Amino acid sequence: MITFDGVTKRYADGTVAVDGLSLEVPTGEITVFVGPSGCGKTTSLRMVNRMVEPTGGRVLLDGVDVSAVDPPALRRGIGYVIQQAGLFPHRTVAENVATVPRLLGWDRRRARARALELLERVGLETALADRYPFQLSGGQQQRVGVARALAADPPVLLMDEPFSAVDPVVRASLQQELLRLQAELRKTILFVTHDIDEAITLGDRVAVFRTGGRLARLDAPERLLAEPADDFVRGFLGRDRGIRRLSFVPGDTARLRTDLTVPVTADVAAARAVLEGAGTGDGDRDRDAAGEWLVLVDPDGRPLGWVAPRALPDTGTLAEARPEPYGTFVRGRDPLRAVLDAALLSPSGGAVAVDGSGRVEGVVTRRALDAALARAAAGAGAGTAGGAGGAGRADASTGTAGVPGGVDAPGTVAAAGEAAGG
Ligand SMILES: Nc1ncnc2c1ncn2[C@@H]1O[C@H](COP(=O)(O)OP(=O)(O)OP(=O)(O)O)[C@@H](O)[C@H]1O
Repeated sequence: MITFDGVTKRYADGTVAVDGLSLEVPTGEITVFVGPSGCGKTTSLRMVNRMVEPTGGRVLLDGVDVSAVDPPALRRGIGYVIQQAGLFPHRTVAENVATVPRLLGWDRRRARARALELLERVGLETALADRYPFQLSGGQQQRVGVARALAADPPVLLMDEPFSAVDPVVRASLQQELLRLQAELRKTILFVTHDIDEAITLGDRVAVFRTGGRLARLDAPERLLAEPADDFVRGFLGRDRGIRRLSFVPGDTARLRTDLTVPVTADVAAARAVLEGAGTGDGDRDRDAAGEWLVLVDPDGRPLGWVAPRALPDTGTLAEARPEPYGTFVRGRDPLRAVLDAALLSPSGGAVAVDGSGRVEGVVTRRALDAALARAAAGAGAGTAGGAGGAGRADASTGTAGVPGGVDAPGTVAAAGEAAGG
């Protein structure tokens, strides 16, 4: 654990970069420092490995004041990754990664073996080992930077805007890669960024700094989004706060209907029966299938598209129908944000739920989605964002042990779906 205990940094010219910072960076978690330019994030991070010395307060590593530890010894236990990777340009990729092991006295062969192992770990081909940094893309260089920081297996990683110099697509993949690595390695990570989306994606906890080096808020990202605490934090979180929050609400909170899935081989008459039959019964409006779109599935149970009731062929089988494009989400994995996204991509306004192998499990209708969104919003008001089940990290493919919206299969259709799935 890293502890900031009333830490202040006043530079020689009088600039107060960090002002009375007290917080803990728990062991095995990712804590993100985020805030506007110049708010003291980098200065705070560098006080951990003594690249900057505080002018007040203490920084402790597992209870030991770092000012009492010799900097080289301190830094051996702390990996450090910076923007644009900071690789040594005249050393090969493998030599860059092996830097710390070599400093620790490992022989060349062992250090190289470790370097190759780490390259694979961060998703790079070992064929790149003998290239020089300028022969790599920006994203590859960042991966090498992460591999180098991990080389001596330090318990602590300091990451200062490590992904900010690469394009958004590469950046997103580096973020997911870091989460994957962290799930295995459980390092204590202090990560600095000025990008709130990155902070929310990566952080177990997010510390929002305000200008002048003061801590505005420290909390789990889902709680931060639900209750920003003040106007500064709210402003920093931006206008998409409500949408972002849905990344922390399990997709399973939306009720699933298994009765609206029909195999492409079925008769049109059977499809009409589905629409009519499912609407009768207990009078539950939510079960009313009349007017609902159907999802056609191939004999393997994979989605072919939506068909509106009015677009059903007059006779014959559904093979005559023209299915329209659809959006899917993976049930049990994706958050409500993905359900909303899938619905926005579908002409029906509903989302197609698939399993991990892409087979249809059912649909979330527009009405069911509306209800789930309303519940999520009510959860925010009650201060229980993420309490809707705590889907875990934004975007992460963690399971959703949350409160499920239930499965609703009132009739004939489940059988049709199963037939298709079989
Ligand atoms: N060596 C220095 N001497 C004087 N002032 C400094 C020094 N280093 C940083 N500062 C100032 O301290 C403040 C905090 O800087 P710091 O780099 O920690 O901010 P930051 O939040 O990491 O910013 P950014 O997101 O732009 O990197 C800024 O006002 C900066 O100008």
